[in-house]
Formats: sequence, structure tokens, C-alpha cells
Amino acid sequence: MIASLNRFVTFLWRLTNGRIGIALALNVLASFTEGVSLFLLIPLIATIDAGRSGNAIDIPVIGDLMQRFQPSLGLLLVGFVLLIAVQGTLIRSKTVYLTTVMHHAIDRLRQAFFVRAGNAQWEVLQQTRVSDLSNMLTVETGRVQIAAANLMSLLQALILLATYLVMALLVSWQMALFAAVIGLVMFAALYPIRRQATRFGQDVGQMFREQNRTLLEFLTGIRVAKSFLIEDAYAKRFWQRLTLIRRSTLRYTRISTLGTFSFQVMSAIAAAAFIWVAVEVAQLDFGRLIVLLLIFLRLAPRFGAIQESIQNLLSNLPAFDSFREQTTMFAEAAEPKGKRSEAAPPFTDEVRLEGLSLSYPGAAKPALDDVSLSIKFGRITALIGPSGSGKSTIADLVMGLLRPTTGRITVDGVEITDRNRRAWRGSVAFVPQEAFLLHDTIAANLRIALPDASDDLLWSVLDQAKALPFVEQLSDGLQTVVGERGTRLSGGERQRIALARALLRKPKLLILDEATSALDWENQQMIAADIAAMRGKVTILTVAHRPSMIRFADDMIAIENGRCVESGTFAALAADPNSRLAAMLRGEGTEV
Ligand SMILES: Nc1ncnc2c1ncn2[C@@H]1O[C@H](COP(=O)(O)OP(=O)(O)OP(=O)(O)O)[C@@H](O)[C@H]1O
Repeated sequence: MIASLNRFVTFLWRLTNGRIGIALALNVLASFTEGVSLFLLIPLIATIDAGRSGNAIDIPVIGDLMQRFQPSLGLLLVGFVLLIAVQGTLIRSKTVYLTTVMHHAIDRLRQAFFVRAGNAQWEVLQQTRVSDLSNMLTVETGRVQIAAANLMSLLQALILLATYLVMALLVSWQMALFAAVIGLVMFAALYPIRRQATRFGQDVGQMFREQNRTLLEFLTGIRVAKSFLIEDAYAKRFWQRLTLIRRSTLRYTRISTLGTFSFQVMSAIAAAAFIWVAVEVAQLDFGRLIVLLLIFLRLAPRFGAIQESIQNLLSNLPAFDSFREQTTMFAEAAEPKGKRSEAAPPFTDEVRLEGLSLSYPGAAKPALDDVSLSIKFGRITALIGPSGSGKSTIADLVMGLLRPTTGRITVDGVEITDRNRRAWRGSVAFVPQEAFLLHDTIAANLRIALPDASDDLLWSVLDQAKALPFVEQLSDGLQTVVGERGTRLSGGERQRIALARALLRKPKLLILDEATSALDWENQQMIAADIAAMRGKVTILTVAHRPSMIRFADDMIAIENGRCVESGTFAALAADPNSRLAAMLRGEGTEV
């Protein structure tokens, strides 16, 4: 707990470039002026009723000043008002400054997490739930922000406490010591409540994560949920999650209010004991007694604030720990960028996979086992094989998303390593089975690939992807909004937009992973013809089940059970009646 708190303070200090120090310094000044204004009460009372309030002259600092300046009652009152005004101004400046610094710091934190998640290797991202990432960027960073605010309140309360204690020491060191001991006893007595706060913080983090998972799972799969009539089941699960959080929060509120209640009672007992000791034992004069009581009355809520700030800080601090853990994980899995990276090989000859194996974490057997194959520049290579044989895994490896467990990938003889994998990915465009479209216009969806592309260029790639006729017919043309994940378009239309987007990159290697599976037969034929026309201009790797998408291929590779079982030119394999390709082509006769 102490280590975590220490890390948090260091982290905030660095994140704000020490600016929280300035905020705290403003606070020290404000506390000091508040303390001095309280102190002025002693000469005030002495001036009002010299007979009963004793002599202020023997109080350090104030006594000396009084003797030197002999202030009138009016001057003392003006001084008092001025000090309060200065203190108010300092507090206000500190609050505005602190809010600015903190918001900026937390935004930097969110941004850093966002960037690190984006830069992390695909294998690591693949194992992280999207809902957990969204939870981290919203709920958990929100809790880190609250923890930072709690920490600042705590430090401020501690500063004020220290100021008052010094003041109290000047008035009567015995009584100040007495108050400090009472405070420490009260603080120690409330230790069990603070422990519960830490535990609550850890539990609630997990609960928020689960609530977010249910929510995102439902929202992203709402179509499927509705089709299976399981909206109510989701609603029930969501309610269960909410109930858990509510109960836990209630339990925490009960405990923390018990802390506040115990504190109030203890403060009252302490105040009574304090007054009794001050009057009966220490027999303080009236002026000092009033000032000590005022100090004590102001101190008591600070003790309360300290207790409450610590409780809240401890309940929110686990969010910082899990944030740190995830950020470190992503940072360690970062793909080299900028100066640490190398340029991609130009690709003028071939991409080779040599003795390549890949095992997914936790999988019983490798998805790919000793695969060697070649994708020749300027040619169209088709990858065929049964479902689950490893075709998409090969596509992910070739485009530089996944890293092989053993073996290597070379481009023109240059090995693809951690240093050039990202750059190589920049030479590749990928059209997946499920087109990914933003809830935005067609133009915006296309410009993901090339932000500065002109409208003319957009129309030209739409034409190549056989998407021009349907986009032209839309009333808003390129400015048509496609709906959530493109749901206002048909599956085939979405796929054609995705293909156009890939072509916009002018890739050296275009990978189509079952990219036309959602299209009707006629459209498949049209796109197939169009892809065939790209021969020589762009190298294509097509992963396909349907013969229509492989007929135009120059080379064939067949995968089964993670192994390469057949490869050669299309013409040679199609002519061999015993080849897998021939079997697949014969299958098409019955399919069509
Ligand atoms: N992220 C993953 N984690 C664990 N196992 C995975 C993962 N992705 C794929 N696999 C497994 O690896 C094997 C190969 O999967 P892959 O998706 O490459 O096959 P595929 O030939 O493309 O299948 P399909 O034609 O059905 O798309 C399968 O057994 C699959 O279950």
C-alpha cells in the first residue's frame, strides 16, 4: 500500500512536471495567512478586554510585533479582513491552477495509454478484451483522477494541520501536544476502516470491468442478441452486475460513514477533554483559550478530511495499479517506430516463409507447423484449405501482424524482424472477411487509408472495386453515412468499399481473406475479373474457399492441419486430377 502510494506520488509529480508542487506552495501560503488571521485574534481580544484576556506580549512573534507597532483596534480589524481576503484569493488561484494541471495530466495519461495500446504487438492486443481497454480509458482513468484529487486534498489538509499545530505550539505547547496525541489516537483507531477501503477499491475495479464487458458484448452483438431473442438474458446479466456494484458501494458507504460518525463522536469527546484540561489543568487565560479553541475547532474537520481523503484515496488507488500494469505490458510489447525501426525491403522478387511454425497462447497444438512457401512478386497466389487449417494465420504472418514462433519470413531475402515489421505492414493492404466500416461517410471510410486522397481518386478506386454504380445512386454519393459498422449497406456493398479502400493504399501486396465471400455470384465474377486485371501491377495473395476467387490465380498453395500440403502453378495443379485444386474445381461444378 505504501509502495503503491509512493509510486503514485512520484508518478503525479513527473506527469505534472512538478507543477503540483506550485499548487501545494500556494496552499501553504493560504494556510499561513489563515493561521496568521487566527493569531490576530489574540491581540484583538487583548485590546477589547485587556483585564480578562491576559497579556499577549509574552506570546512569541505576535507579542514582539504588538510591542513594536502598538496597533489600534481598527487597524487590527482591517488587517484581519485583509488577511482573509488574501487567503481567499490564494485558495481560489490554487484551485483553478490545480484543476488545470490535473486535467491536463490525466488527459496525457489517457493519451499515453491510447498510444501504447495502438503501438503494441498484435499478439498482445489480441489477448486483451476491447471492453477492458475501453474500461481502462474511461472508468479506471476516471478513478485515477479521483485518486489524484484525494491525494491533493490529503496533502492540503496535512499542510493546514501542520500550520495549525505550529500556531498552537506558540500559544501553548502543552495543549498543542495534547491535541496532537488525541489526533494520533483517533487516526490509529480508524485503521480497520481504511483497510476496508483498500479492499473495496480492488473489488470495485473488477466489478466495473465485468459490467463493461457485458455492456460492450451486448452492444456490439445487438443484432445477434435480438435474432436469438436474448435481450432479456443480457438485461438480467447487466442488472446482476449493477446489483453487485450497488451492493458493494453501499457496503463501502456504510463503512466509510461509520468512520465519519466514529470520528465525530471521538472529536466531541476530544473537544470536551481539551477544554477541561485547558481550563482546569493548564488554567489558560481567556485570549489564549479562545484562540486554542478556534484552532482546535478548525483542526477537527481537517482530521476528518484527512481520514476521508485517505479512505477515498485507498479505494481508488488500485485503479492506478491496474493502469500501470496494463501500460507497462503494452510498452514492453511496443513495435519499434521512428529511429528505432528500419525501412521495409522494397519487394521486387518474393516473400518467403521458411520452416515457419506458430502456436497461439494456450492452444493444444500449433496452428502452423513447419510451413515453407513462396509468394512471387507481380503474381496472384491463392491459398486454399479446409476451415481451421491455418490460412488466416498465414495471412496475418505475411502482412506482419503476427510473429512466427519459429522459422522466418523474408522479403527479397531480407528477414522481417521486430525492427522492420511495422514498415513492411505499410506496403501491404488487407481486405478481411468482415469489412470494418466506421459510422461515418463513404469518403471518410475510404480516407482511413489515405487521408489526403482527392474525390477523383476516391471515385477511381470505387470504380476498380466495382462500387461506383451503387455509390453514384446514393442521394449523398460519397457523403452518404454508412451507419454503425456499415449496417446501412449490404454485405456485398460493404466489402466493395473495403476493397476500394485497400486499393487506395497502392499496396505492393494485396491480401484478400475470403474477401468476396459476402458477394453474390455475379459480383464475385466481376471483382474476380477486376482482380485478374491487376495482374502484374500489384501482387495478390487471395485466401479463398470458392473456386471463382482462385480461377484467376497464377500460383496455388494448399494448407491442411497447419501444414503446406501442395503448391505449384495453377495450370500444373489444375491439370493433375489427383491434386487438391482439381478436387476443389470439380466441386465448383456442383456448387454453381
Ligand atoms: N487468436 C487465436 N487464438 C487461439 N487459436 C487461434 C486463434 N486464431 C486462430 N486460432 C486457431 O488456429 C487454427 C487456424 O486458424 P485460422 O483462422 O488460421 O484458420 P483458417 O484456415 O483461416 O480458417 P477459416 O477458413 O475457417 O477462416 C484454428 O485451429 C483456430 O482455432
